[in-house]
Amino acid sequence: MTHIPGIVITGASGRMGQMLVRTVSASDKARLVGAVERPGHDWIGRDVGEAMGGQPLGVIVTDDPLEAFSKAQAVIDFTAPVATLEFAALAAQARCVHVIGTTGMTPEQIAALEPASRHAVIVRAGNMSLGVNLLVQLTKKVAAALDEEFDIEIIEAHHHHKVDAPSGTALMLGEAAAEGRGVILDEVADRARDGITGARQRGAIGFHAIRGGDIVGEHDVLFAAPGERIVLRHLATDRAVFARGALKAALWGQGKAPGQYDMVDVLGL
Ligand SMILES: NC(=O)C1=CN([C@@H]2O[C@H](COP(=O)(O)OP(=O)(O)OC[C@H]3O[C@@H](n4cnc5c(N)ncnc54)[C@H](O)[C@@H]3O)[C@@H](O)[C@H]2O)C=CC1
Ligand SMILES: O=C(O)C1=N[C@H](C(=O)O)C[C@H](O)C1
Repeated sequence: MTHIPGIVITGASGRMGQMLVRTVSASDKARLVGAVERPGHDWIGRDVGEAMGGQPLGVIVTDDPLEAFSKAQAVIDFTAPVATLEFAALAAQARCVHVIGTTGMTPEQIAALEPASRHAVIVRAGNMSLGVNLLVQLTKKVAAALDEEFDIEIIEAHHHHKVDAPSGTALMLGEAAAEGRGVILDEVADRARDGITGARQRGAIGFHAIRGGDIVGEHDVLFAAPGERIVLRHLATDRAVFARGALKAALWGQGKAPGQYDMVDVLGL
């Protein structure tokens, strides 16, 4: 019996799924024990390493998540909101740590994670990189130090396949700016400007989403006042930063009390 946690990757054929398969199988702190894809996917029944175009890894891609989770200690899940809700219930049933990187979840979908978190550890973050989680802390501090003379705008850029906007990271940064300023993000967010919008509302937090090419993920937090501007910026150039953070979260969650956590907890920021 080994004490090295076994990890299942859901959405194994995806951009993040493949990066996670590589990251977990290369780690000496974790074992890759499962790979899940949606029913009907042409990777089902194939070795995940071979399906990725490399050497066999001894893990067959399955469309039966519960069967895979029952052999594991953690599930790393970067898929889609509806799938993530299904996986949360199953990961709780199997008492696996559930690391959720999926973005684009509605407030109702996020609230629906609560029952699962009574039985298992959930670590969820719109961005698992160390750099972005530091940027979140910096954004909160800068927003707390400045008054509404400084207009806050969050600008994000991603690859052309991305389906949700604003990005999960942009929303984390918006929440941090609102918290620093002592306001409620939903009351001040300005998420769509087009046409004769009128002048900018004082105190608004604006969001802008660029989609193009193969951009991995870029985020600016702009504080603009008459005569000066501050720009806080994070550029991700390699998805490995998200996968390393997710693996860290899966290991951190072992033995923790059931509940919902984020990367600030994992990284101790
Ligand atoms: N939190 C973070 O640090 C990061 C979060 N993300 C988020 O992760 C998610 C995935 O991103 P990508 O990998 O770029 O997308 P992708 O589209 O390349 O991969 C998603 C995968 O999930 C699979 N999938 C969907 N429904 C499923 C189901 N019911 N069962 C099993 N597999 C299912 C799809 O077949 C696909 O292979 C997005 O929400 C994205 O925003 C992406 C990068 C970093
Ligand atoms: O979809 C992506 O690719 C990314 N999604 C996350 C987000 O929505 O912020 C994190 C990262 O920026 C890449």
